[in-house]
Amino acid sequence: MLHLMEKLLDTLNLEYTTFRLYTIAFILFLLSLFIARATLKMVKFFYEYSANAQKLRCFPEPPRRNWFLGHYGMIRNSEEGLLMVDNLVKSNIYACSWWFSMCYPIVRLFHPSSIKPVLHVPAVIAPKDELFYGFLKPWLGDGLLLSRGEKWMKHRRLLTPAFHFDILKNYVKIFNQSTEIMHAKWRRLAAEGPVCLDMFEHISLMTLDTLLKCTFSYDSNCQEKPSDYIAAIYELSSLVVKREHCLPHHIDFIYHLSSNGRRFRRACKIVHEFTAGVVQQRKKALEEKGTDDWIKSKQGKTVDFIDILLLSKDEDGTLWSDEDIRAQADTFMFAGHDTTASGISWIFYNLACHPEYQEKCRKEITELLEEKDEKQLDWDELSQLPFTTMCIKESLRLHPPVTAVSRRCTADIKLHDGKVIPKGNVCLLSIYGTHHNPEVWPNPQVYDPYRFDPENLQQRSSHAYVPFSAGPRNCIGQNFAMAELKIVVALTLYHFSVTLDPTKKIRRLPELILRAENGLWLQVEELKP
Ligand code: HEM
Repeated sequence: MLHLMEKLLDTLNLEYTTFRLYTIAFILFLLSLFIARATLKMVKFFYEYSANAQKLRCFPEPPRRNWFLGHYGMIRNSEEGLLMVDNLVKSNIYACSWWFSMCYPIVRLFHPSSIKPVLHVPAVIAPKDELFYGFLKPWLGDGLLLSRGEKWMKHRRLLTPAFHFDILKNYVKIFNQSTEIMHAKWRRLAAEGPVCLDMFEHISLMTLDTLLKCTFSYDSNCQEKPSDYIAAIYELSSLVVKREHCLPHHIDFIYHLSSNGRRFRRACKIVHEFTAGVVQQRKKALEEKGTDDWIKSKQGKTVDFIDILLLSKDEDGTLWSDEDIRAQADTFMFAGHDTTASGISWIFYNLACHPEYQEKCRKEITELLEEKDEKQLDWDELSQLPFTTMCIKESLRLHPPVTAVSRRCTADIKLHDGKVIPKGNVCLLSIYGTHHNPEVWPNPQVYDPYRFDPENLQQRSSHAYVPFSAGPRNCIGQNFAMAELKIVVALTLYHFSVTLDPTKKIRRLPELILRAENGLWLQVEELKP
């Protein structure tokens, strides 16, 4: 080799150092060409997406299998990301997959024709995107949110009765109680006058308290004192988001070796041991008493989700395995606490921005509660709050707690304009984008509860408003959530007023659910009778 190089240098009549200089210059030249090409591609990409998004609709071919359909993922998790979605929606582009979108500029360098945006992707019955949902798997196992196929179908069928109105009615007392505990805390904090509170902090503790009671009949007193279980749930939620943002951690092997991976495993262990413990105790009691006596012993008490799962059987008489019950209970805790907390927090924010609507809700609630000795709401009264319900629905439109869901298409999906999303593609369906489509929602950024006036409902497609997703894989807990939202909002507005704190700027933060950067701070003041 050395001999060959000497020969070459002789032929070219070059010194060894000069040759090295030439080589370095040549490599630098190649590198600068590569960087120039990359920069041009990046500039083109941003140009297309900001100024020229309209043109993107004209790409003729469908995307290749497993490539993504849009690419706002890079900055999706920020206020700017949401503003960009607004722009995409104006151009009728509101579907994309998320994971590859993070490395979009790099991929596009090598596969310039592989990525195409697609319009109006319909929701499909399909397994969910394995990548992101996979991060939740070690925590939630094969619970309803993550299971698929036959198993999902069977479990959904078995679980549907657990969310029937007759069962949900029993939880109304718990919703009232948990809200009162939060109010007692607020009263202490606001004893000296209006106080600024982070809504997410207080309300998510309250929704966790409620869910622990409805799922396990467990009174953790977590609104008043710290709990290991609650701390573990918080830690798991935040670690899943951190993992999504750190590409190397998408690889299981690397993640397991990292300190966050170890923290995730530790928190999972705490949560799983808690749930497994409750399931074991309950099963033992059921075996000892026998089913009939067990049901009798429950009379007068609230039947919780664990009871319902233990008592339910499939047509073939099979019972749930311990592992399945654990997975479902953990799934309810995950799917039901942050979502509801986000929904309630943003409702208070919107009502703080619009004191006139807040006052109108308060009037409606006061008329309902005035006559009652116990200032609590019953199930039947929830339908007697039409204006408050309109305000809640409008807030779920403007600030949907779940901003997007993703699906892997199990069949080719033909779009209305003839384009086809091939089977196998992962689509990210932007609920936020759908709720901000100006063709359906004029002035989409404006909070206007009258959009949900029954008179205006007929004009819209049923899929224009999907805070709980749509189709067979929609939210099984939506009636539970709506009842909780109404009770917490009604009781809070009856006892307190909420106003904006001019010193705190609110910026939206779409993570697993729609949060606010640095918290959602509002001034709370007790209303004296
Ligand atoms: C305001 C509150 C809530 C909102 C906005 C909400 C929204 C959603 C959405 C958008 C989905 C679809 C997720 C996906 O496909 O990736 C979903 C699924 C689900 N939700 Fe909710 N949810 C709320 C409250 C609840 C509550 C309180 C529970 C349980 C107590 C619950 C349990 C579930 C479950 C188990 C699924 C999975 C259903 C399936 O795949 O069959 N949710 N929710």
